[in-house]
Amino acid sequence: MDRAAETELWSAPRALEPVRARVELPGSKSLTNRELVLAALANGPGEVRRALRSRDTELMAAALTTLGSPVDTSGADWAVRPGIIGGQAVPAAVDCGLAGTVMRFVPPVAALCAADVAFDGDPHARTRPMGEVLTALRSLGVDVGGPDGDRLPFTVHGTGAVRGGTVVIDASASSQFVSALLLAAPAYEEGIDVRHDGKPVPSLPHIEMTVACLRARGVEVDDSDANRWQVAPGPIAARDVAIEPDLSNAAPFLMLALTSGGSVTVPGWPSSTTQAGDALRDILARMGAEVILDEDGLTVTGTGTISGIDADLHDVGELAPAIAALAALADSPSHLRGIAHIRGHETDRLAALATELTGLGAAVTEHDDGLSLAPAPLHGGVFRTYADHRMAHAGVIVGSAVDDVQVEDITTTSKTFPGFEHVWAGLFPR
Ligand SMILES: O=C(O)C1=C[C@@H](OP(=O)(O)O)[C@@H](O)[C@H](O)C1
Ligand SMILES: C=C(OP(=O)(O)O)C(=O)O
Repeated sequence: MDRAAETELWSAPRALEPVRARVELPGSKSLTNRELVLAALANGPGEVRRALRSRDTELMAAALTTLGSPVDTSGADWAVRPGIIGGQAVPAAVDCGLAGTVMRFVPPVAALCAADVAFDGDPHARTRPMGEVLTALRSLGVDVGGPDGDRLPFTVHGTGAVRGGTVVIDASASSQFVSALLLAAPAYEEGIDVRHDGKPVPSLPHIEMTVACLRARGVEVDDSDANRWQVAPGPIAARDVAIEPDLSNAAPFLMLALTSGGSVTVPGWPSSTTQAGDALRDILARMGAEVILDEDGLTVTGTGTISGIDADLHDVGELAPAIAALAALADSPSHLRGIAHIRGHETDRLAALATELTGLGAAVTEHDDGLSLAPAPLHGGVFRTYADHRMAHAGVIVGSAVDDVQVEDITTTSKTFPGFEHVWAGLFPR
C-alpha cells in the first residue's frame, strides 16, 4: 500500500440529525471465500453468485486461479472452473494480502497441486499466527518450508496428493486453523480427523459455517464431539450458491441508528444464517436499540440512549471493534470479554482500540482478554487504523457522534467493502 494513502486523514461525518436510511450491503467475506475454495475443488463448474468484490475475495480468486481453478470475476456472479485436483505442475506464488482466510485456507489446497507454491502477504500478515496449519499439514505428509517455518513467507511443496488422517492442533488463536483443514479435506485420500487441544476455540460459528458449506455440497462431516471434526474423503458437489449480505459489516451502519437517534434498515438480512454477525440483533437490543427483523430486512432504531454492555464476545470477536466504539459513547460502563485472540487479527485490536479510543477521551482499560469502558466526554482528534478495516469502522462510529474525528486511511475498508467511505458519507443529510 502506498505510504501517502496509509497516513491520509478523512473527516468522519458527524450526524447532526437522525439518520434514516436503507443500506444494501455487499456479500459476506466469510461465505464468499469458503464457497470459492469449495467451488475450486468441486466435481464440476459452479457459480458463486453475488460474490463480495473486495480485496480479500479478489486475492482468494487470484490464488485459486493461479493454482489451476480459474475464477472469472468479471460479473456479479463469479464462475469457477475446477482444475486444481489432477492439474498441471506449474510453480505458483500466492499473495495473501492481510486476509486470514487466504493465508490459512489456501495452503491446504496448494498441497493438492503437483508444484511448489510460495506464499507471502502484507508486512503485518507475516506476524499473524498460522503455525498450527503448517504443522498440521506437515503431520499429514505435506512438505512445507520457509525461513521461519511458522509464519509467512513459506512454500508448500505439493506432490498432487495428500494422505490426510488424524491431526491434533491448538486452535485457540483462530478458528480459521480448523476451517482451513476441513475445507480441503474431502480431497485428501483419508479425509481428515481434526482434534483441538488447548484453550477454547474462538469464533465457533465460523467453523459451523464451514461445516454447513461442506454438507451443502454433499460432504460427510461428523462434528458430534466437542473439539473434534471429521471429514470423509469424497467428491465436493458442484453447485451455484448465492452469497448473503455481510452481517458483520452491517455493524457500523446499524450503530449509526443509535449514535444519531435514527433508524437504519439492512434489506436481505437472512431469517436464518451461519454468519456470526447475526449476533448484532441481540447485542444492539441490549445496548438500547429497538430491533425488528421482518420481510423488509433488519431495522434498528435508536431510542436516544446508548447503554453499556457486559458481553463475552469469544464467538463473535470480529464485532468487537465496532462494539467497543459504541460502548465508548454509552452512558453506562461496558466490559467486553473473551477476546484475547483478536490481538492476532489484522492488528492487535485490543491495544489499538485502547490507544485510539483513549486518544479521543474515552476511559478505556485494556485487559489480557478484553476491554472495559466507562462513560467519559469524548473529543475530536486523529483515529489511527493500523491497516485494519474494522478499526476504520470503529473510528467512523465515534465520529458520527463526536465533532472533528479524523480517521486515518479510510480506504483500508476495501479489505471487505470497497467504497465504504462513499456509502457511509452518503447517509448523512447535508
Ligand atoms: O473463517 C472466517 O471467515 C473468519 C473467522 C474468524 O476468525 P478468528 O477465528 O481468527 O477470530 C473471524 O474473526 C474472521 O473475521 C473471519
Ligand atoms: C479477523 C478478520 O479478518 P481475517 O479474515 O483476515 O482474519 C476480520 O475481518 O475481522
